[in-house]
Amino acid sequence: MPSAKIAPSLLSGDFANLANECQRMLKDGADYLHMDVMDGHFVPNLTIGAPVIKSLRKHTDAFLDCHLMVAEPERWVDDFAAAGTNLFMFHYEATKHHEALIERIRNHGMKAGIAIKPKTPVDAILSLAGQVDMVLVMTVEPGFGGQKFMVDCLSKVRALRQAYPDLDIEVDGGLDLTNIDEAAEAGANVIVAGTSIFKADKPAEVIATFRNTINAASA
Ligand SMILES: O=C(CO)[C@@H](O)[C@H](O)COP(=O)(O)O
Ligand SMILES: [Fe+2]
Repeated sequence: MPSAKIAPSLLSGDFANLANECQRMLKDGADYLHMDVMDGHFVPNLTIGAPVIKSLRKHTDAFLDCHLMVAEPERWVDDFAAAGTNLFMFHYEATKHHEALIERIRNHGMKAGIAIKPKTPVDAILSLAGQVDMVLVMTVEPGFGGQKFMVDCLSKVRALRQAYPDLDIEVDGGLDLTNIDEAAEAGANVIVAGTSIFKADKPAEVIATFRNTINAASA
């Protein structure tokens, strides 16, 4: 499987100090910055939109992994592309026009990703997964940080890894040092974590352990 990429979720950071929080995570070894975009409709929470990504882009060249938990993701492709998004990750459940959206995202110069919620079966995206740059298997119900990891979701990671040995497969929600082994064994290689990184005394050590665990599993 592809090498490990660790993506701290800035949802657990200090939003009033976002650029510094991003710099701190990069210094601690982050590969990507995971930005959770929530609209209060697709999920029962509100966070940030394209204007914040645009402002942040002036402070960093880092890879911005934007997780759009929004209804009608099509509405936001132009704005997120113009803001400097690297990866536009939309939810399977939020649209009926998956292939058209993937093409539109790519035409705007971004990488495309598709995410599924815990109750969505993997069969829904098994063929679409071959058309995107990354899939995201949620391991909590989207909407909030700090929730409990749902181990059952890893069967979907296993099925995707078996079908796509070279695909970037991301997991998001409740990842920490107690479950990273299982996630690695299932075949996940892109790890999103908010609470377990930001609340750690030494975030760099948590990021390094995540990376080593994933890379050891793929060796
Ligand atoms: O997308 C989401 C939540 O909807 C996540 O990215 C969380 O923000 C991850 O936070 P932890 O579960 O690691 O605290
Ligand atoms: Fe997320």
